Amino acid sequence: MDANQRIARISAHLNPPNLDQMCEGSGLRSVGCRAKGGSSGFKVAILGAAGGIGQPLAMLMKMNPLVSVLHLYDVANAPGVTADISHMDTSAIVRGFLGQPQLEEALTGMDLVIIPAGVPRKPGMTRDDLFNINAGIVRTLSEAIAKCCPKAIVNIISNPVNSTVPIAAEVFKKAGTFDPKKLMGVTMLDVVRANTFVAEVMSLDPREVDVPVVGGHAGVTILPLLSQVKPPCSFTQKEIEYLTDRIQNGGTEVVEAKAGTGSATLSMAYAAVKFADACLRGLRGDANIVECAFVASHVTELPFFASKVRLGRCGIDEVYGLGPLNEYERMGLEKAKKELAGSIAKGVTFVKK
Ligand SMILES: NC(=O)C1=CN([C@@H]2O[C@H](COP(=O)(O)OP(=O)(O)OC[C@H]3O[C@@H](n4cnc5c(N)ncnc54)[C@H](O)[C@@H]3O)[C@@H](O)[C@H]2O)C=CC1
Ligand SMILES: O=C([O-])CC(=O)C(=O)O
Repeated sequence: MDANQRIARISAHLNPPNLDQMCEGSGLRSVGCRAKGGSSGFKVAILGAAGGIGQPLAMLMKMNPLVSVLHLYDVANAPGVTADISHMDTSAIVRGFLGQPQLEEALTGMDLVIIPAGVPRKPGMTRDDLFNINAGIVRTLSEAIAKCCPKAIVNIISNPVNSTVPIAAEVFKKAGTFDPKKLMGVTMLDVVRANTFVAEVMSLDPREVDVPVVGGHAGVTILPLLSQVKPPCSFTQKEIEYLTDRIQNGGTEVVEAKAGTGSATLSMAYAAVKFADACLRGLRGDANIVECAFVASHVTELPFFASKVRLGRCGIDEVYGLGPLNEYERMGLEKAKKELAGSIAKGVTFVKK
């Protein structure tokens, strides 16, 4: 092969048709696809990849050796983010997809789909205030998943998670593709925060702390089980109240500090990658991968609930019960269930109506 042929071969890889289309009129040269690479691994799509969470999430997934192909989809700015990320010298092949016409191509063949698409909170808003915009976004994306990669594992980050997960489930049920083992609401940030705050109080290394956080992902539905912390810790009642309040309001703490410019993005990307990596290790067949997530559940009378789950080759292999709760946690559980019931029903009704 002479030099001209080699350059022609590389150019062909750099200009897949979808990138040409998405760069049309943008003034951007089509870039974003490596000529080679793609070690054996998993195919991952991020929907909402150009957003505050999506960008660092895309960067961290590009660094994950379990990922062979990374599809970055957004309704805006996907070409720029794709061009940028694709220059990282890690093995995953990166492709970008812009706008609804390219959604199906973005999803076809994916093993894992991560969804951080949708609007974030501003100070004074609850996560439920995002429902009107984000419910429709998650419904549309879920319809495309049901059509193009019905067997993929789906990680939903878009808020309100307590409603968006039931929305995705209803869409999949309608399409006849619902598999409760494959749909997970990402509550990992609650665990990450809980580990950090407990470590601060107990003067421990946060990497050694493991706090189960169950229930859901909004206010009182976020229920840290401080009686089950590893390593075993003995807290005063004052510490329990401080920690529970800080963990439940960690998102609001960031929203207020960002003062109208958004909510947690960097810690969320970190948490999303931690969870996605656990899903991929499960898919690979690693043993004993246990994380908390908001999933279809029989742990309580509610159809969805966050608790520890064991991840395996088919998604969720086992949903664990709550274990022994103390009186404070039992009271918290009742409050959490009351609010969760309404949020779940709101999501289900949105799709059924
Ligand atoms: N589960 C959790 O623990 C957390 C969830 N979140 C939620 O994640 C979501 C995203 O937050 P940010 O990244 O900060 O917001 P952002 O506004 O920075 O980014 C959202 C991205 O979604 C894209 N988007 C909008 N409609 C879309 C559609 N139909 N299809 C594909 N992409 C679409 C936008 O173009 C944008 O790039 C919010 O709903 C936020 O509340 C945020 C932090 C933690
Ligand atoms: O608080 C928000 O709106 C974003 C979020 O879910 C979190 O940071 O936990």
